[in-house]
Amino acid sequence: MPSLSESLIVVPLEKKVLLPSVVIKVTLRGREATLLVRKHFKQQEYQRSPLHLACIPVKPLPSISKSKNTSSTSPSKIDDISQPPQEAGSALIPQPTGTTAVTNNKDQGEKLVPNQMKPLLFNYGCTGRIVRVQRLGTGAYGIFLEGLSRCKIGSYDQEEGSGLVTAKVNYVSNVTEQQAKGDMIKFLALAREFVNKMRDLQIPQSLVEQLAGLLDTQPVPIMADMLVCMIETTFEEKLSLLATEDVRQRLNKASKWMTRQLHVLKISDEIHSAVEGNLTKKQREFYLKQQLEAIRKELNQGNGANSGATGNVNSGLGSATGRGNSQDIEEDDMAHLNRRLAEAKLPNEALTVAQRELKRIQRLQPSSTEWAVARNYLEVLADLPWSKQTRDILDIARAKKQLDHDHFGLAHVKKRIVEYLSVAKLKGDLKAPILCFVGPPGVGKTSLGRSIAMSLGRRFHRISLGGVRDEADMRGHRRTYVGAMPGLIIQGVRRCGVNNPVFLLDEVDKLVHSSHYGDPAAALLEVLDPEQNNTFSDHYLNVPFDLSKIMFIATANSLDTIPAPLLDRMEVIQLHGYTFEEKLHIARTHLLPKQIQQHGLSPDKIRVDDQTLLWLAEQYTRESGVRTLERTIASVIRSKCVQLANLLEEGKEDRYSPVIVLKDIPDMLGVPPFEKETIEREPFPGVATGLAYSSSGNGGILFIESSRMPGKGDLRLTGSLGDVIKESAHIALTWVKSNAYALKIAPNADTNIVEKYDIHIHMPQGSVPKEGPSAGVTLVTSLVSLFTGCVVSSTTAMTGEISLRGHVLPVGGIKEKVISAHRAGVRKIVLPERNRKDVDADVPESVKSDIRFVYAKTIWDVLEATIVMADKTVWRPMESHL
Ligand SMILES: Nc1ncnc2c1ncn2[C@@H]1O[C@H](COP(=O)(O)OP(=O)(O)OP(=O)(O)O)[C@@H](O)[C@H]1O
Repeated sequence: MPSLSESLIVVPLEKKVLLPSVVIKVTLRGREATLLVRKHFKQQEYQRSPLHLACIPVKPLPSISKSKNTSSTSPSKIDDISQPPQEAGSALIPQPTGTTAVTNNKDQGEKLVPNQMKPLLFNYGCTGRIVRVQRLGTGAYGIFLEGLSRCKIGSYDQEEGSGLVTAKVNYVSNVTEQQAKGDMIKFLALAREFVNKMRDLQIPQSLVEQLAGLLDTQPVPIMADMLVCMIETTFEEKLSLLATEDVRQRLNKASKWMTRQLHVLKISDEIHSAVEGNLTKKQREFYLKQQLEAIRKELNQGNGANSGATGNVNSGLGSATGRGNSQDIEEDDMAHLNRRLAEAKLPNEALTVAQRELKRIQRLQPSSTEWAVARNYLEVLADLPWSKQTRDILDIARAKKQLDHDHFGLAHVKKRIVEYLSVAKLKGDLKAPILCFVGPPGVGKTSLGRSIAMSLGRRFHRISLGGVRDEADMRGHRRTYVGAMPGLIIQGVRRCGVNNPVFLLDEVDKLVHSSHYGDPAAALLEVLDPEQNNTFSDHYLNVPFDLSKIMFIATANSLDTIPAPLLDRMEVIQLHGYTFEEKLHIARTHLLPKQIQQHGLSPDKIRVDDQTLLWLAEQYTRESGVRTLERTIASVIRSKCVQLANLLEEGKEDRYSPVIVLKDIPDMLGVPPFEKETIEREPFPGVATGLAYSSSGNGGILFIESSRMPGKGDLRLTGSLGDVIKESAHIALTWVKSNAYALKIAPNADTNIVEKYDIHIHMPQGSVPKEGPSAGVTLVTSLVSLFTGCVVSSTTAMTGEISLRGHVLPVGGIKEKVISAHRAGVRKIVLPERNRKDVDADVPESVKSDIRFVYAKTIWDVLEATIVMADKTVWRPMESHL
């Protein structure tokens, strides 16, 4: 226990920052100041308004010094410090109650009254800022100070009411004069020699490294102060250094004592150990350990703040055991990281970077941001599966079984996957084109990816690209950014823990192409190119990572928004919407058993016939996929669950019937939301039914209504139409005007049929944007129907682009359009002749057998097939119009 004469006292500079009910007790612990804040004190209040204090060494006072040196009751542990001040021994207590500051020593019976204080205090001190307040025990807090500046005490004041003593100080600047430059260089050389000497002693290597690092970064006068604190000097020498305002003189003094210290070090090993055990080194360790503790807390590795803090503070007060433990923990941690890096079998380039970072991290302060950044980076390097992979199961029969088990139908997709696996089996690796499943929502694209991974025995990871707008999302941020992390790809690999998972790049068509943040699709180009992706560079990682073993599968709803270079790297596999029959099968074999299981029922508790399932699909869903159907089935099962639960409660379980029949459905789900509107609709002149294909991959039907009114031949278009569809409308009107005579609308070839009329074309569902040229034939049919007064059957639909000369050009999305028309109750479909092959190849037989297809080469063929003529006359176009 050091004597009072060697102690520091702390005097608040500004009384206003002291909270009224707070008593600050200065406990004398060598040359440190530990403040205990008793009573109710909120830690946050200190954090909000940092308390500035002056730490002022007390001048030697022989009588008290003597008494304290002999005191046997002096506490040495933090728990002891929380004892009342009287028991703690010498202390300066600013009392909030109005009593004056008192240093009370029970043993000696001596009391220091305020006017005795001034002679006790040294003229110079050090202002400190509270950097951390830590709870130490019941009602006690330890406050950790960071030295700010050397200061000279001007005068002391004592507050009347509270009795608190405050001091006015003048800050002593560290400004270096030109003449001091030479002394600084000399001192620096001496300091380096001293630090090198420390390496030979049993001082922790990390501490010496840190000190060496500080030599390069901290101003020389500050280093002089710091080193003098670490070497053996008398208290008087330290006071004299504190009181030396001139930088040159200070450096000279410091140099003198350091030379003396070096000399002493050289003399004997015993002195080495004396240096090793000196008190100031402990201070330094104490500080370092506080930082380590903070990091440990952040990493959630500590056992709690209290226990850790106590250990650290103890070590700061001289407990060798505490110091050893903390040091061990830090070393263990780094050793653990080192071992993980070694086990990760990094390739040469990454290994060099890791070694460099490891060296760097040892020189950094654990509390610094740089340390945390370097540490995170090393963690990522150690976590990445540079050489870890799963063994592929290339068993074709097993894969087939798995795919059939998971999905109904989709024969062409399964065939392609089996081909892919067969090639991989023969060739020995899976470097093959990237598959891209394209189709409407809910047709099983994502779940196919999962089945492929399962059949291969690989891990599966899904990356959702919808809305990704920043290249950095894909490639990561450079480490210089705050909160930088790797991109989605590297994060995925890290999460999988192996370097050969199946990666599903979901919704690749929903990537946002923004030039402002860089194009994320550009990063995908590298990822998906088998020639380049073995050296994929993530900005965060900054060393190449081999992605070539990963199997990439992409999914998209539409090909329109996928950039051409990206599309070029992928093999597109189209998945089409399901017919009602296909939905029935999927529901029967997959969705129903899955939902029964998910609701915790046994299979015998639900029995649904095919007719009911088909009714569910037809009346309650209007989608290409099966998601809504699955939800509908889940609703039905929930109703049965309620029934069963009620009966169980009443003890009448035997009255439960697992059978669900058609007539139960409206009670369970309400009235069907959809009906086959086309069949019910009355045909009307000017109205024709077209077929649409949305960008989400869904097909649908689309009505086109035309009307005429008195005017000057203007054409009005409404219903959220895009430019292309508007142009189609103009082409359609032009064609009808120019063929009015042939169409028997005009009495002779020169008549302008819209001379006294305006035409308005509207496509209902005005809020849904419509675009594309495929409504051309429907627009013409609608206009011809309007002018002739002949109607188009409500069960007839059509699609096709028209040219100005009346030719019908092919369009896309035939399967979806036909299936959705079938779903809507259409019985006759007019299609471009050149789309005949699509119907033959893609449209299921069950649909084909229900619908009459008419293939048109020209618009005349379309009109013949669609317009119901009152007088049954067949139009005969003039030769010149073909
Ligand atoms: N042919 C099928 N056989 C069995 N289940 C299917 C089939 N098609 C789809 N499903 C089921 O439908 C649900 C939705 O499928 P999934 O999530 O794969 O759709 P998706 O095509 O990826 O849709 P999105 O484009 O919206 O992501 C899943 O539960 C899936 O198992």
